[in-house]
Amino acid sequence: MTTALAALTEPWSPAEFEARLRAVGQERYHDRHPFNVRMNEGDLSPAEVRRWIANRFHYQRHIPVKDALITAKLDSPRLRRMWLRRIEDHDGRREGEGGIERWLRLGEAAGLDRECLEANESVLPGVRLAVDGYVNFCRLRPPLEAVAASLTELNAPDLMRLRIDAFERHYTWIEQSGLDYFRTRVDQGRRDSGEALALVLEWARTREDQQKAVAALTFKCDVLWALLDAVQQPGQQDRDDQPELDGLRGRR
Ligand SMILES: O=C(O)c1cc(C(=O)O)c2c(n1)C(=O)C(=O)c1cc(C(=O)O)[nH]c1-2
Repeated sequence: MTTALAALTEPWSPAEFEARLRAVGQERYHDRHPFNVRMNEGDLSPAEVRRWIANRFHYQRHIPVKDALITAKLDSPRLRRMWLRRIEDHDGRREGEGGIERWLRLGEAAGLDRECLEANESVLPGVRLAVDGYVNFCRLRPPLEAVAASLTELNAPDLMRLRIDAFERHYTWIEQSGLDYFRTRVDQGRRDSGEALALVLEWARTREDQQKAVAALTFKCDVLWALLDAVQQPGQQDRDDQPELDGLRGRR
């Protein structure tokens, strides 16, 4: 009985904890979502690709906001410097640089107007809720859980490579320079997820904390999944005024 109880409450070894975190990604990451599968198989129409780009922009522009919320919770200069670099990766050090700018260029390469993307008007309700959910999670939860939620990125570099390949082969109507966002993220995602994993393994010393980290990562997988659900099935009204109709620079 004592042994059985201990098996339920003792911390997992670092190796088992890491394996459990990785298993969440393997089972629930959005690379398995039907919309992502169709994207990688070259099956999406131009309108669907544009709808995804426009709605994912809402996620992209909130990443540095959630990273600022996390930075404010970190209690050492070393950790804050580490997290500030993520904000710089997305916002750039000056106008015209950074991941958000690269995403806008991806939109332009796919024929979407920068002003329309920035105006935010065509963001689907489900995407708004999913992104709000992630930002508020990072606002309200302790650093361990907020950092653990970013561990979806353990899976991102592989998906990013598949995506670059799929876009180069199937979506040739998108100007190649637009893919720079994905190319840059392969290395950034690997480095960011490595750092975040080391912190989570160091901070979660009890079984309870380890379980909270696994739950945070599960939640984040659900955020990404819900975002694609919304993009895959926009309401009829949204379907009519999505930016593939509004913000297009003369290309259909
Ligand atoms: O396109 C993708 O599949 C994908 C996934 C993820 C992710 O797994 O959270 C991120 C990104 N892209 C991304 O570009 C990005 O900057 C990013 C930051 C974060 C995060 O949670 O801090 N995830 C992701």
